[in-house]
Amino acid sequence: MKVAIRRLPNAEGLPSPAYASEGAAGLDLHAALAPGQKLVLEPGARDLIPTGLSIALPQGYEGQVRPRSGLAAEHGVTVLNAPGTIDSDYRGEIKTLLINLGGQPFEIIRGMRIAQLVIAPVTHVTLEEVDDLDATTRGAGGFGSTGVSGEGA
Ligand SMILES: O=c1ccn([C@H]2C[C@H](O)[C@@H](COP(=O)(O)OP(=O)(O)OP(=O)(O)O)O2)c(=O)[nH]1
Ligand SMILES: [Mg+2]
Repeated sequence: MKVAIRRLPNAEGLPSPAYASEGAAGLDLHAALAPGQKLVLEPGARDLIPTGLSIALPQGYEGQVRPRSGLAAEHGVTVLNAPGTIDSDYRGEIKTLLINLGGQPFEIIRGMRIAQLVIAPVTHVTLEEVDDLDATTRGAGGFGSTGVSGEGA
C-alpha cells in the first residue's frame, strides 16, 4: 500500500522513515532537530520532538507512534503517550512525545532514530445504547479476577 508523506523543511537531508528489516513492523522515525542542536532530556523530563514529516493516511488506518525498545531498555527513554495516535485526517507534523524515565540525562541529536511508526487498520463502529448487555462467564470480573500466577506456580 502506498502512503503519501511530505518532508518539511526541517527534515531536509534526513533519511526517510524506513523499516529496519524486511519484517519490521514499524518505520523508524528520525529526530528533525536543527543541525548541531542538542536536546537534553533530564531524568523525569519530557519533550515533543519533531520528525519533519506529515502523512496522509488512507481512511480506515491510523499511525501508532511507539517507543524503540532499545532506548527504553538502555536509557529508560520511552514515548509518554504510547502508542501515540496519528489520525488519518491529520496533516500536521508528526511529533514524538518522549520522556526520560532513566536516571541519566539523555541527549538527542538530529537524525537519531527516536521512535517507530506502525500503520494499522482501525474500525469505526456505530454505537447503540442499550439497557442490558448479553451475559458472559466473565461477567464484570476483571483487573486480576482470574488470578495472578501461572498454573502450579
Ligand atoms: O504522538 C503523537 C500523537 C498525536 N499526534 C498528532 C496526530 C494526531 O492526529 C493529533 C491528535 O492526537 P490525539 O487525538 O492523540 O490528541 P488530542 O489531545 O485528542 O488532540 P486533538 O483534540 O487535536 O485530537 O496529534 C502526533 O503528532 N504525535
Ligand atoms: Mg484527539
